[in-house]
Amino acid sequence: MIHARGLARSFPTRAGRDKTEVRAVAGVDLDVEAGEIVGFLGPNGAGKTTTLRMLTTLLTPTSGTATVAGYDVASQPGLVRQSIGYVSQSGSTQPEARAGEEVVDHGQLYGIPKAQATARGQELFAQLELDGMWKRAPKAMSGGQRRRLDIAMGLVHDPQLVFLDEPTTGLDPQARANLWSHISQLRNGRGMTVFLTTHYLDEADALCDRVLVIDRGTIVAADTPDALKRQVAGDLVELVVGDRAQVVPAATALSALVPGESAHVDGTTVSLRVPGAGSHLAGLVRELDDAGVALVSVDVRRPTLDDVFLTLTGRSLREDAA
Ligand SMILES: Nc1ncnc2c1ncn2[C@@H]1O[C@H](COP(=O)(O)OP(=O)(O)OP(=O)(O)O)[C@@H](O)[C@H]1O
Repeated sequence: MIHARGLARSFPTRAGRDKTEVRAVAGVDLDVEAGEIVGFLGPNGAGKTTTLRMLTTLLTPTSGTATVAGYDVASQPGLVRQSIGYVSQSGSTQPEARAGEEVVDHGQLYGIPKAQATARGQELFAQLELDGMWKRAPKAMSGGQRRRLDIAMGLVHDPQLVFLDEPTTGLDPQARANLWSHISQLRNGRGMTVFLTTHYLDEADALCDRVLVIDRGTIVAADTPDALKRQVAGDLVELVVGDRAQVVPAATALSALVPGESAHVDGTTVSLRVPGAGSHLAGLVRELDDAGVALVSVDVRRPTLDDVFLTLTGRSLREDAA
């Protein structure tokens, strides 16, 4: 559904008197198959929006190629636009207009007759839980309702592929979870392909079949959230022992699980990242018991996408996450 090779975009800038260039996107390869929900994850300024704007034909690539819904973004931009929905970060509703009119107008922009756009808009309002909002002004709607109205506008021409730029930014946790279920429903119920940008780790984890991680204009990982977490970080095993004399044997036993690694000790807590920790746990507890080490607690924490990002880039995404 989306195939990009070496997609890049630079912007001319000025640093004092000198003209220079910002490489916003530095050569991206990506593939999205029909029916997938793919999350494009990265920190502020990583190149997410620039990539999205190239894929939606709003921005011309400096180099590289991309086909979207079977059409080339450079030579067939009109056909790409007809085949996709695009919901921008800022939304496209007019505060003073009526919600239903906005959707119908948008449909007519795509050449859909008014009666058909109205029927399609009403169907989308029902699906997106906007019943009773047809005559409401967007400025009198909640943030979550406005975001769902933006999505209805993006879908009025019935595209098979929709691009959502940071769909839940600024929403409260309940409205975000509600929007996630609507986005899942677009795929589950209608077989749509969804490509969304986010800097929320929990969003990528909960909603996306696959995650592409972008950092400084380059894709640094692409896989399912589970596979990313399995490959990169390992589970965090944390043992708390009864007294300090037992720290050394506990640390020795834990370290033995990962060749070349040493457990971290903090007071009576001993911890280490252990790939596939579940399969080692029973043996570890038995060994410590045999050695007379009394465990106060054993905790195994699955890695988060933030651990993945940290391992890949040396920096944390957590400050950005909700
Ligand atoms: N029109 C422009 N002129 C100059 N630089 C730009 C322009 N658009 C984007 N950039 C720069 O390109 C880089 C990537 O920006 P982009 O908006 O694609 O990032 P992003 O990952 O979408 O960030 P955010 O999460 O903050 O929206 C940034 O350094 C940005 O400042």
